[in-house]
Amino acid sequence: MCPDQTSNPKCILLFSGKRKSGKDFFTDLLIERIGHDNGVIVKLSAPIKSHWAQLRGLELSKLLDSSSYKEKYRQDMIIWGESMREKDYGYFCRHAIEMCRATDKSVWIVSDARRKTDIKWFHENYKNVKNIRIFTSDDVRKQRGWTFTEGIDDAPSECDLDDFTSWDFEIENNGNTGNLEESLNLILQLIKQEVPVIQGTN
Ligand SMILES: Nc1ncnc2c1ncn2[C@@H]1O[C@H](COP(=O)(O)OP(=O)(O)OP(=O)(O)O)[C@@H](O)[C@H]1O
Repeated sequence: MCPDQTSNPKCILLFSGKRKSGKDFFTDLLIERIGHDNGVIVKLSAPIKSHWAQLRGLELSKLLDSSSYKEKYRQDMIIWGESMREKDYGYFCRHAIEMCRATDKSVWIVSDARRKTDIKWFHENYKNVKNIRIFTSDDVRKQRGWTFTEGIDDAPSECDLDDFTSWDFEIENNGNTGNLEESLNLILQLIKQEVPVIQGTN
């Protein structure tokens, strides 16, 4: 498809990382720097969570934030999501874009790419797509509340990108604020090259 990219989006950042690596944490910092007028966070898990919230009468906002609420339902959501992806790997990508009205914004920050096919879909359909991986040690993830859970941590939704190597950026998020700030600045520089209107932000 690759639409004319004088229109939105001008730049897409696809973030991935293991559970509790800090994807939400980092992308929340990034959107604050870019400004909500310029960018939007696209959550590929949003359509799954929205479906689940409706089906089970759950609170969507609590499923979407970084609280532990979502952990109770993660496995069921993974299984349902899996069956949908098998039929159409772009299904959640398209729905997530629609849900947050992303076409109004220049910079799309996809905070939860989990599959090679997520990455494939964005590259097939848009230009200026960057693949970004957040790396965090298991010890630090444990400190953030992660415990290895069968059916989740050994499932494709968590492991499919383990052997993917085509990262444009690799971010270490082991709690060193200096490293994180440096990564934020590098990514902001990249965005500013593509979207000059963001020049003024820092
Ligand atoms: N650099 C950091 N400094 C302090 N706290 C952090 C840092 N990175 C992440 N955290 C905290 O660790 C927890 C997990 O981070 P976050 O929710 O962003 O991970 P995630 O990769 O989005 O996880 P999941 O895949 O489970 O949704 C959150 O409470 C977050 O605030």
